[in-house]
Amino acid sequence: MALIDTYGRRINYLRLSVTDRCNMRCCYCMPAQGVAKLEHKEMLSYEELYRVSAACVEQGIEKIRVTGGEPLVRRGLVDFLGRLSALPGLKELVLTTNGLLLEELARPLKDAGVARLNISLDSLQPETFARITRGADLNRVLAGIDAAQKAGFGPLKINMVVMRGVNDQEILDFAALTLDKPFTVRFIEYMPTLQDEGWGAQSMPGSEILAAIGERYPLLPLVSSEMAGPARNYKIQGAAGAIGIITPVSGHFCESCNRIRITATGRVRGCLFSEQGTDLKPLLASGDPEALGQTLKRIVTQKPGRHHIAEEDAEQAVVNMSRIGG
Ligand SMILES: Nc1nc2c(ncn2[C@@H]2O[C@H](COP(=O)(O)OP(=O)(O)OP(=O)(O)O)[C@@H](O)[C@H]2O)c(=O)[nH]1
Ligand SMILES: C[S@@+](CC[C@H](N)C(=O)[O-])C[C@H]1O[C@@H](n2cnc3c(N)ncnc32)[C@H](O)[C@@H]1O
Ligand code: SF4
Ligand code: SF4
Repeated sequence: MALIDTYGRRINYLRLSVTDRCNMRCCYCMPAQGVAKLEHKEMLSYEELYRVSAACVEQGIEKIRVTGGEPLVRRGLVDFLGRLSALPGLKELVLTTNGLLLEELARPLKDAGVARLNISLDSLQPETFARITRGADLNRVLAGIDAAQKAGFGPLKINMVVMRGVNDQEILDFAALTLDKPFTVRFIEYMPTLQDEGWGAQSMPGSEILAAIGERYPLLPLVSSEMAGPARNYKIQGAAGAIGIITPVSGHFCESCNRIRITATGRVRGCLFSEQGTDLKPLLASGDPEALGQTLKRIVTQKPGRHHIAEEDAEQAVVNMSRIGG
């Protein structure tokens, strides 16, 4: 079965948020005081997450990215992933993490069948890193990346959200990581999810990031695979790894959007920036797989063509990234 939306886009990628909790408080994702935590009973249980994933796969989802909050803080995750990776019809189980708990969990994640990891890392300077994450320890993330490589994950994707005046002076250091390591380093435009004043001045366009790298290194464009996410990929000539640019603000990639999202509370959402969504909990409680499938189809039908975050008069509500899963 295939899920095709009204714009002819084939939806085969589910971003599944398993928790709203996080062991960091990144300045671009959460307000300084953090966000109100969900009560445990508000979150989908693993059994519900499994049933909902199975319904998605039945409708045509082929790739599931587990996210959060920080997915690795939820207890029992590895066992859940082991079950999920064996779901018939699922082609790829992947995970996005801040890396803080990877040193302990990289090997179990690999054994559970997680195919690839995307790791968020916004600075290679301990103080800048602690400032961005409001207190996290860079060395733990670096140890986590090391453990992931040793566990056999590869190629690792490293996500850097670029913020002018905060970490943009490290763009070349991040690009240089790809010279002798098989990492794909992805530079991401800072999105106005918190609706913070001055976001526009901080968000650096992908073209500027690319130009800065191109001035220092010769870059070759790469072709993306069918199930790929939104990055445009390049390679520094002769480098072991690759470079990706993700431009949700300056050059949205909505026309090739292939995804839906399910939040930790069980709301299915057609678009990161659309508040329209449906609570799947009552459907899960009714135990009617048919109704679940119909609802997923309807969400895909209602999926908006694109976001409007970069338009001056756009009325955009605050997007709770840690609840939705980015
Ligand atoms: N606007 C927008 N941003 C997205 C979307 N999906 C991912 N992002 C952002 O892109 C960045 C990277 O996300 P990842 O979790 O690594 O997922 P991905 O880029 O789909 O990963 P791959 O499947 O490995 O290509 C994050 O900052 C996300 O918030 C999307 O559908 N729309
Ligand atoms: C919400 S996090 C969840 C997974 C995990 N905690 C992590 O940080 O990798 C998923 C992704 O969203 C990105 N993100 C969050 N807020 C963002 C923003 N305002 N602009 C761009 N990317 C953002 C993060 O950098 C991360 O790569
Ligand atoms: S959910 Fe991810 S991006 Fe958001 S605060 Fe946590 S680690 Fe940072
Ligand atoms: S903003 Fe919405 S439509 Fe555009 S790529 Fe993201 S989820 Fe898809």
